Amino acid sequence: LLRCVSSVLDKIPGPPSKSWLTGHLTQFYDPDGWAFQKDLEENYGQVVRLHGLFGDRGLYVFDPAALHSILIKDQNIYEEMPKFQSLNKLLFGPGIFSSIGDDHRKYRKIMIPAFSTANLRGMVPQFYDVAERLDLNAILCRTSLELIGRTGIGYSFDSMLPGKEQANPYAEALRALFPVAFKLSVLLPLLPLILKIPFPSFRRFMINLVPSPMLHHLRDLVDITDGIATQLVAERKAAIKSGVLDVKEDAKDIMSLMMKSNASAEGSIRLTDSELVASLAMTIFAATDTTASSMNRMFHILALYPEAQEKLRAEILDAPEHLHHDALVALPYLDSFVRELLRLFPPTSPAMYREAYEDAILPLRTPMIGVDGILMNTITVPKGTSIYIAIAAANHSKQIWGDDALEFKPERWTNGKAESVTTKMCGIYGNTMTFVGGGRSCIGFKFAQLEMKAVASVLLRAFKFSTPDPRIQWRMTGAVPSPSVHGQPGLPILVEHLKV
Ligand code: HEM
Repeated sequence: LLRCVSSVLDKIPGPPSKSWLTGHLTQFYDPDGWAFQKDLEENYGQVVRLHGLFGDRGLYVFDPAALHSILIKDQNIYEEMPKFQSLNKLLFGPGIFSSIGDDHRKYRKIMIPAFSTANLRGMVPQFYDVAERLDLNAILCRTSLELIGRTGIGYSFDSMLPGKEQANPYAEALRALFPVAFKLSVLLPLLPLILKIPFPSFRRFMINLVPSPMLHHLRDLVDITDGIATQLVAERKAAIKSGVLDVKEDAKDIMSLMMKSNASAEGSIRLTDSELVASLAMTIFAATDTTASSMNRMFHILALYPEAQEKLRAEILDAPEHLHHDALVALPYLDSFVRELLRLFPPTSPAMYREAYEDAILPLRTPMIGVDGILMNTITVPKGTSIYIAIAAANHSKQIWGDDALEFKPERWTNGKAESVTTKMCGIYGNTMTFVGGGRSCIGFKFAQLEMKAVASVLLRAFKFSTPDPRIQWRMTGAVPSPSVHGQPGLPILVEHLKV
């Protein structure tokens, strides 16, 4: 209780809190809260004090040394927040999003081999096939879904076929999970307790008794996603058992590849069926909206920067059609373009969350003056402090990227390195924090780039993109930014067929 009244973190500069009850959360999660994000990026130090529920203090961090400590050096201290672990466990089951420590490492060990370069090579033809069936008037989100459906679980959502434009129930339910769960966010702090109820059937009984239509809606969504994922895993297992699928020879999609690495894992780390189901749902969830957002952004930026578009098209037309994996990823301007896009417009929520599980000392690369006027070289972080890993703020920092940090300049990249960079960051991708770094970094980051590059290489050959509707607004309506016009999802740009 005392922490809600005063805290050692009060000496860290940050914006004044407007409400003791909700702190900065309403501004932080405002779908149009870009001005607030900009204020955090530009007007305080590289660590900013924020207020959460009931006066709780948290730290919004983009100082390079502090990020290195949180994500790499002391990653065992800064783990996923217990309330999000519980939420993810209730929504998906036991898996990579709902575990920490050794359990979490176990899931990564089974999942990571599926994303090796050798396996990605085999997925490229599927990427081209889907991109070629793309109806340009349709929303690019469906492309992402179909790509992860085919290469992720060997399943076609058929979202590209004429007459199948209506949403797939699995995909729709997955997409609705978090927006609905966040409407119940007052319950979040109670989730670790709810999970302690030992019998799932008793938990279900209790949930049925609560007179909340929103909670019941969430229960039904979880039933849909869990039911379909369970069925997919069961079918795949049956195919392997009956010999229809030889997982050693034929495994090409991520689900089969995960089953393959699971089959050869030692007993203690082998995943159970419910863990496989959860891993599958979590992978699809992690892969769909993020890449849909980045591809929408890609076409918006192509339309806004005609010179970059021409340069990219020239490079693509110069190369043979349907490049194999290694040649596609090596196209230099396409690589620079994708890097710059993912740097300046990270398709993620404004921050990734951690909590300090012990008292800790956070080092600072740039010392800060506290509100008491005293210079700080380090920050004392009490156990229980919420940490916001400020991805976009790190990617936009002039101290890290130079004075032109806020400009879209693919030319700043050569051979995967940005010339203007003055500070080495701990992110796994080209000095950006887009996929974070350390033991919880994105395992699909190469898959995501490959998807963007394959789609760009197919579409830029055939079409010209221009005249973006000036009313297009990027909003944080879900977990990631997405384009809309007057509140309706959409990316109206002019698409012309090229006669090549
Ligand atoms: C541009 C697209 C993407 C972006 C920006 C992105 C970003 C991220 C970030 C920031 C995290 C770290 C979460 C945290 O620290 O709490 C993460 C984790 C993860 N991502 Fe991605 N991601 C993308 C695409 C994908 C794809 C395509 C897949 C799979 C096919 C994927 C699978 C995962 C998984 C499984 C994790 C959890 C890793 C762990 O907890 O150890 N992501 N992603």
